[in-house]
Amino acid sequence: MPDAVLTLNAGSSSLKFALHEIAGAAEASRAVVRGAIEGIGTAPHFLAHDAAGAMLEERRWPDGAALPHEALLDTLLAWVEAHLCTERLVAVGHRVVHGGDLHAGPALVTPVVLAGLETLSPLAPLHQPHNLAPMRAIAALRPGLPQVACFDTAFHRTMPAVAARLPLPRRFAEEGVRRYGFHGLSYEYIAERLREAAPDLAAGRVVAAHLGNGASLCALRDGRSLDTTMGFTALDGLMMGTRSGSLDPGAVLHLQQRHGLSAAQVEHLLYHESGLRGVSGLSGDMRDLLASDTAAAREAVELFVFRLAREASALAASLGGLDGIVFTAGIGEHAPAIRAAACERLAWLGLVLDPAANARGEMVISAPSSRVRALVIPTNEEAMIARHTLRTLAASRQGEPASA
Ligand SMILES: Nc1ncnc2c1ncn2[C@@H]1O[C@H](COP(=O)(O)OP(=O)(O)O)[C@@H](O)[C@H]1O
Ligand SMILES: CC(=O)OP(=O)(O)O
Ligand SMILES: [Mg+2]
Repeated sequence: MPDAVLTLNAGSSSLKFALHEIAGAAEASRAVVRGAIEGIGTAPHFLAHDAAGAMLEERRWPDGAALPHEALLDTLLAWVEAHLCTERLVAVGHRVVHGGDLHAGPALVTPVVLAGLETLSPLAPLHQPHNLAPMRAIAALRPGLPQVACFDTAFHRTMPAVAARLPLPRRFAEEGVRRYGFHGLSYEYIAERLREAAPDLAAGRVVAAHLGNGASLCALRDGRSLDTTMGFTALDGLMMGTRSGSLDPGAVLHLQQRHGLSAAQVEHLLYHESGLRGVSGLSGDMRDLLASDTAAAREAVELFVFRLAREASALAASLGGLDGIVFTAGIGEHAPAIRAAACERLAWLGLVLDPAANARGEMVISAPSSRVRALVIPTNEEAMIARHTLRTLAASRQGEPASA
């Protein structure tokens, strides 16, 4: 049985994993099992498939909205241990949302690296603790097994200084208070797929829209990040399932001063109770809102689309124009109504949708006459994690740092 790499990707509403068998060449691997526990915080649902698409596991937790990430992680790791011949694992690769100024590329997990990443948990409270918990669990179960941390922030290291700076007094920038950007593994994967599918477009000015429970946009020029909507934390930019996105900082001061909210209460409000959930008063899951006919649900969807088009237009300005837009992640891949409404608001940039192609979920959803092309490309953060993990492992065996 070939050697394999396990990848773990803890998002804000999901725990995704894949088993990649190593396929000859140093970094090449193919996913033989993919699975996820999705709907964490609403209706957890565990699904796993083999490479041929056959279902290996399905489990639901009725009334599981309050089940914490940690309990679901234990379930996931127990399933992996029981079903995936883990004795052939050569490494485990983890998505880690925040690398801060500490990491510009993937890193072997050591106690020192782990301690550094823990200091960043307050900057990514919905993710970082869930990214680090499996490292500790696996280190206890399999102490000799190499683990590699792959960062969401690393891909955005190509942003020019002007895009990374926050307009605060300089001393804060010196201590790392700057824009980092997230969803980098997803954007790296999208840039690569785009290079294969449409090389002329990949060389141009492209906005990639990662619309999941967490949502952001990235301005890509020749496959490199020039700007992105998330910043110092994954709270910035687009409104999301439960996160506010960009907000007038004066509103935050008002919440503290007029409503007497503590820092912890403001944090909870902005990360857990805002965004689609807050505006709809119903749910942070776009599926629930699209299925609802309440005025508040419709308003939440309208605001999401309004802000999406506004942020995409801002990134078009960062790029000096727009040649294409790529939709990806949960909403981007599966919600044609949101794509259509966003494209309609971007018509002024020369984007003309092909409604039938959009409804069918084809890769190219813009009309042949459209000046700006629109595409749907399913993301695969796990594939990037597997690649970075194997590269980092090979470099560590040769005693070299892995290049990102
Ligand atoms: N068919 C669909 N229609 C609309 N939204 C969907 C659909 N499928 C998934 N989603 C949205 O995608 C989100 C999950 O996206 P995903 O990228 O997996 O999330 P995460 O941010 O946890 O990685 C869900 O919260 C849901 O809002
Ligand atoms: C950074 C972030 O928001 O990630 P996710 O969309 O996976 O929650
Ligand atoms: Mg995600």
